[in-house]
Amino acid sequence: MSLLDTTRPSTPGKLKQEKSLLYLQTHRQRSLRLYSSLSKFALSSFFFLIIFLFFSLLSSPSSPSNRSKITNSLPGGSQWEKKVLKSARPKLRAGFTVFVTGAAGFVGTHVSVALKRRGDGVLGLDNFNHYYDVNLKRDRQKVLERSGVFVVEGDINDVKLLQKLFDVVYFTHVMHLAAQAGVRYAMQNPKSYVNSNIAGFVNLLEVCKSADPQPAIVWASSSSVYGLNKRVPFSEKDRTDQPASLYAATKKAGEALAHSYNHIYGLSITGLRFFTVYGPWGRPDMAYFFFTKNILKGKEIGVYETADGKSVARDFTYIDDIVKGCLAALDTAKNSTGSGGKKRGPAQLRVFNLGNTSPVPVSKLVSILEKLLKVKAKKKVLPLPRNGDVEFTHANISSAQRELGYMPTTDLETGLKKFVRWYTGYFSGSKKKSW
Ligand SMILES: O=C(O)[C@H]1O[C@H](OP(=O)(O)OP(=O)(O)OC[C@H]2O[C@@H](n3ccc(=O)[nH]c3=O)[C@H](O)[C@@H]2O)[C@H](O)[C@@H](O)[C@@H]1O
Repeated sequence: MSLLDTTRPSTPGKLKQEKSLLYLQTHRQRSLRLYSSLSKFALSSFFFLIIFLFFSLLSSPSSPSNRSKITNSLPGGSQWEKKVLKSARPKLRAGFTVFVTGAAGFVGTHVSVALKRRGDGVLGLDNFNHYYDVNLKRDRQKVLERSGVFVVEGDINDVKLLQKLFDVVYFTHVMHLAAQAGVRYAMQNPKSYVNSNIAGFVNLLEVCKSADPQPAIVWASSSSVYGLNKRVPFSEKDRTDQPASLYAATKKAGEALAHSYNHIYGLSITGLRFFTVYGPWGRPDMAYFFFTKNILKGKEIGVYETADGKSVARDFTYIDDIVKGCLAALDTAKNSTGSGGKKRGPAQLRVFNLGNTSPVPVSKLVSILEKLLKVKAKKKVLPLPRNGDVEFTHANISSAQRELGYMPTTDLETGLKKFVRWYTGYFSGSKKKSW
C-alpha cells in the first residue's frame, strides 16, 4: 500500500481539502527551503564580498606599505609631520622658524626661498586656488621643494589645520602673504576678498595669539590703502580712510585688525604696504604680465589714462627689493609680549611703505616692453574705468629706510629685462633653468 493509500480520506470532499492542505504545506515547505537557501546564498555572498574587499584592500594598489605611506603623508600622519619638521628646522642655531602663508604665490615663493637660503627654517602654506593659472603655482612649488621648503596644501580659514601646524612646530615668526589679490577682480568676486583678507587673517591672528610663545607677525598690506589720497609721495602718516576699491578696503581692515590684536593680545605685528610688485614668477593678472603676453600675441592692450589726458602711473617695485624689505622686517621684529592669549606688556606695531619711490606712467611701461620684446604693441588708450583703480601711486620710503635699512636698487627697465628673460624662458619650456 502506497503512502497515498494510507492517507486516503474517508470522503472525497475531505480528500480535496486535505489534498489542498497537503499542497499548501508542501508549497510552504518548498518556499521555506527556497527562502532558507536564498538567505544562505545571500549570507555567504555577503561574507564572500567582505573577504574579497578585505583581500583587495590588502593587495595593490593600496598594499599595506602603500596604505600606511598614504595615511602617514596626510596631514597629521607621521611622514607628513617629519616633512613639516624638516622644512621648518633652521640650519643655524640663531635662525628663525618662519610660517609663510601664500608660499606658492609670487612674493611668497621669493621670500621663502630667500629665507631658506640664508639658513632659516620655513614652512609654507598655500591653498592653490584658481584665481590664476594653478600650473604656475605648482611650478613655483617645485622651485620651493628644490630649495627644501615644504608647502602644506590648505587654507588659512582651516582652524584645525593651523592649530595642528602650530602644535607640531614652534614658529618664531609668521610671514603672512596669503591673500585675495588684484584690484579689479574685487568687483566680480567680493566675497573672496572678505573670506581671505579679513576672515582668514582673523583666523590666523587667533591661532597666533593663543600660541605660547606667540610668534612675531609680518604681513602684506597694500599701497592701495592710500586710495584717493592726493598727498605725494604717500607717507605712512597720510590718511588711509578713502579706499577706492573693495580690495583696498579689506587691506585697510587688515591694518585695523592688526591694531586690535596688538592692543589686546600683545602680538608684535608689522604691515608692509607693497607698491605694484613685479618680476620673474609674477602674477598673470597684473598689467605688466598680461601686456607682455598680449604684445607677443599681437593682441590689443588697453592703456588707461586719467580724465585730464595723463597716463595713470605706478611706483612699480621689483621683487628682489621687496624680498629685502620683507627679510629686514622679520629681522627687526621684536618678540610678541603675550602668551596663551594673554597680553603681558605693550608690543611692537609697525607699518611701512615698500615702494620704489619713482612712479612710471603705464604708457612708459608699455614702451619699455616694446623695446625689450622687439614688438610694437597694439595700444588702445582708454579712460580709467571706475573699477577701483587709482590714478597714481608714489611711496615715501623714509620710514622703511630708517628702520629697516630698506633701499630699492632696481629701476623699471632693469627689472622688466629680468622679467622678460624669465617669461620667454618659462613659456618656451625651459622652466627649470629659469630660477
Ligand atoms: O600696489 C598694490 O598694492 C597693488 O598693486 C597691484 O595693483 P595695480 O597697481 O593696480 O597693478 P596692475 O593691475 O598691474 O596695474 C598696473 C597699472 O596698469 C593700469 N592698467 C591695468 C590694466 C589694464 O588693462 N590697463 C592699464 O592701463 C592700471 O590702471 C595700473 O595703473 C596688484 O595687483 C595688487 O594686488 C596690489 O596690492
